Amino acid sequence: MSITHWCVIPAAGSGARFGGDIPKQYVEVAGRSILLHTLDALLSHPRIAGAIVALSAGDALWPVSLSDMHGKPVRTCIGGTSRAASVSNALAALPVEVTGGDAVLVHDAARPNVSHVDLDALFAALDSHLQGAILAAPVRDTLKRADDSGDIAATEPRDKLWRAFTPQAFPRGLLAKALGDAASAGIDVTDEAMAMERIGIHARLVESSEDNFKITTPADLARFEFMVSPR
Ligand SMILES: Nc1ccn([C@@H]2O[C@H](COP(=O)(O)OP(=O)(O)OP(=O)(O)O)[C@@H](O)[C@H]2O)c(=O)n1
Ligand SMILES: C[C@](O)(CO)[C@H](O)COP(=O)(O)O
Repeated sequence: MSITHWCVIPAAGSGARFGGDIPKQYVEVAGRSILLHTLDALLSHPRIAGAIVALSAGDALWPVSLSDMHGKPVRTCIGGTSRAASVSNALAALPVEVTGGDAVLVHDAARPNVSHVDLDALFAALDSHLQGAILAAPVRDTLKRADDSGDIAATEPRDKLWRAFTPQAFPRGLLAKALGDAASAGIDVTDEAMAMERIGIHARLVESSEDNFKITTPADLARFEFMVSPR
C-alpha cells in the first residue's frame, strides 16, 4: 500500500495581478471555480489523502458545504497576509494524524492543471529522496535582464536554471520550522523550497509539464479556458 499524503492549498490571495471583481481562484471555468478544478486534480489522485485550504478571513465564496471530494476530507483554515503565512497556518491546522515526519504537498490554488503523470513523478522522487521534491520546468528560453529604461542590460546564463512550480513536498515538521525561521528573519520566501534551502535542505527537482502553469494574469486564464473547453 503506497503512502498517502495531505495537501496544503494556499487560496487566500487577492489576485491583484489578475484584477477582476473576485479573487482569481473563484473565477469559473467550464462550470466550476479554478479552486475546485485544483482540488479535483489533486484529490482524484490515489496517493492524496485529503486537503486543507487556506482561505482569506473575509472569504465569502468558499462553498461551505464542501467537506469532502473523491471520498477524501477537505478542510479549511484562515490564511495569512503572505503566501508563506497562509502555508504556515495550514500546516498548523493539519489533522493530528499527520506527523512531523510525514511529507505534505503544498500546491497553489491557482494551478488547476496539475496532472496525475506529474504527481506520480513527484511521488516517485519523494519516495526516493526523503528531504523533499518539487515540480519544476527547465528554462528553455534565453533570459534577458532589463535596465531601468526597459532595454536589454544583459543576457543571463540559463544553464541549470529551472522555474519552480507546485506541488512542493516536504516533511510537515521541517517545513513548518523552515517557514517560521524565515518569517522570524523577516524573509518573505516565495516558495517552500526557498525556506527549506535556508535550513540546508535542497529538494529534488522533478520535471513538470508546462501545462502546470499558475493562473496569474487574464492571459493565463484564457490559456486554461482553451485547455478545458470541449474541442
Ligand atoms: N496571502 C496569500 C497570498 C497568496 N496566496 C495564494 O498563493 C497562491 C499563489 O499566489 P499568487 O499567484 O501570487 O496569488 P495572489 O497573491 O492572489 O496574486 P497577486 O500576487 O497577483 O495578488 C495563490 O493560490 C494564492 O491564493 C495565499 O494563500 N495567501
Ligand atoms: C510558489 C510558486 O508558485 C512557485 O513558482 C510561486 O513562487 C508563487 O509566487 P506568487 O507571486 O505568490 O504567485
